[in-house]
Amino acid sequence: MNLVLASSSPRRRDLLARIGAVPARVVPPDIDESPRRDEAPRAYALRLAIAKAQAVPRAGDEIVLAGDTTIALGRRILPPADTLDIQRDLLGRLSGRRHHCLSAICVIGTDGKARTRVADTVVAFKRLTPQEIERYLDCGEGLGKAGGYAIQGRAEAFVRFLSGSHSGVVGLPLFETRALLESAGIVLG
Ligand SMILES: Cc1cn([C@H]2C[C@H](O)[C@@H](COP(=O)(O)OP(=O)(O)OP(=O)(O)O)O2)c(=O)[nH]c1=O
Repeated sequence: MNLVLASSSPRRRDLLARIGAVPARVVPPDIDESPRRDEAPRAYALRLAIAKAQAVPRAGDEIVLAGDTTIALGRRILPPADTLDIQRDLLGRLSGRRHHCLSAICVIGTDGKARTRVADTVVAFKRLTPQEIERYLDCGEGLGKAGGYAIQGRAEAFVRFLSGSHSGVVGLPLFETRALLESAGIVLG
């Protein structure tokens, strides 16, 4: 398989493996992830997925896949939880509310064409007490991640309701990924 995964995220590699896609190369893309002024969350996630896929040099017979997971509260793009203070603030904002997780993917085929999809998932968190937030910060999960939580761990128990793509929230929407890889000529089992 001449698949190149343009990602530094081990979760994206693991999710891909679940649909039987094992990349020949995994290359971390080096791009500027700052949102533009007034950029809408969906447009931002899409732009980043495309930029990540384009950032990786591709041989003529290679197919590149990249993704971006962005958490949005209304029209606001939430930052990644780079520090504990940011993570505490993010969890406080998500507490008791619904947010959107925009998980965009981009596949560049051997024809050089970029194809994209976005999985838009609504996630509703239970109301979190300050103690629950502190205990979650102590467990170390969610630090560095979009929105400050990782649904594949303890935060799954904060999720009262989810509509959309669970794998998209983790980092790679598998329904959309399979469809794009197949349209680029990769046959999956
Ligand atoms: C919301 C959420 C995000 N995340 C992760 C997925 C992504 O890796 C990360 C979002 O940041 P991204 O910028 O999408 O990805 P990344 O910087 O980790 O990797 P890449 O090199 O491919 O750009 O947060 C979870 O693991 N679980 C979750 O529940």
